[in-house]
Amino acid sequence: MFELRLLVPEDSVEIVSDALDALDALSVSVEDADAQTDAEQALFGEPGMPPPKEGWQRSRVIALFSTEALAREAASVLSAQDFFEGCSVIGVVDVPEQDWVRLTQSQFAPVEITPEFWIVPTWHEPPAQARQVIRLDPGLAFGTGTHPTTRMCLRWTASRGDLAGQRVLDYGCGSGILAIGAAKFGARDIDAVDIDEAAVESTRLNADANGVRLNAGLPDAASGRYDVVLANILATPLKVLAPLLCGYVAQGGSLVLAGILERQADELKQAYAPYASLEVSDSEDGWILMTARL
Ligand SMILES: C[S@@+](CC[C@H](N)C(=O)[O-])C[C@H]1O[C@@H](n2cnc3c(N)ncnc32)[C@H](O)[C@@H]1O
Repeated sequence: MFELRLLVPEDSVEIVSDALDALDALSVSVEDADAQTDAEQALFGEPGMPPPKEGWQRSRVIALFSTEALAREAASVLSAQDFFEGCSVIGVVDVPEQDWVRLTQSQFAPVEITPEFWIVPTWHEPPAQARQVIRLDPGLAFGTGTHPTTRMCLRWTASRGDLAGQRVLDYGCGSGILAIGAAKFGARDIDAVDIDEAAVESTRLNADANGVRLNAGLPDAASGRYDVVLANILATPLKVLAPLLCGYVAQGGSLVLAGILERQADELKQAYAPYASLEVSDSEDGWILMTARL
């Protein structure tokens, strides 16, 4: 395989990518040409907020071809086009054959939540000391246990120790990892909801793979009151959702919120003050876990 690498200004990225598709590139990827430099630009915004910018000032566009001749031909065809003005060819690079499946798998090792509670991909054996295990492979939905926000929620569940018979809501379930974690600690009536259909499907599949029974669905599948409500989303939607989430918590039940940065603690406390008294109960890598008893 050979990569054709191009440097492309923001306005030309779409037309150049489309032209590479038409020239039979096997894949086309776009990266920030200024990544890891002072000129790097963040393009993501929190849910409900627009991204600060639609595209990077300069992108590295990388197209994969099966032969060097095809890659070089694509470079010369593109270079002759008017729309290529302002763009440049960085070069054609030989890509060594790799076992991509093995390479990807090697990046996902078992994740320790506590010494006895682990998240383990299916291509690994659980560690000998593991007493509770969630089997989970990386997929389309967020939640493999590698992010501090997920780990803190699972640590909270493990610290509870026994959720026997408790009703639990995982709001913003992603892969379903928190709902499955609750089931492993005894919860029995579990709803897992998300605005993303792919996350709902992923939750169902992961629950089945773990032998866990739960109800996965869109947010209106949540109903009634729960002993525990877990929501790992982000500060902005969590603030908007304050009355809804608190309304789901039974009297004496627990609310567990993640996806919050340390500097956002006060704004979350204020947003939840009419309904619950939030406290910071864990932190990792600049992220905090906020919890309340209602
Ligand atoms: C950070 S992921 C958390 C996934 C998983 N619960 C975990 O802890 O790893 C946040 C999830 O919340 C979902 N989400 C975002 N806004 C939401 C909303 N307003 N209502 C329900 N789900 C939402 C996203 O689709 C995403 O799957």
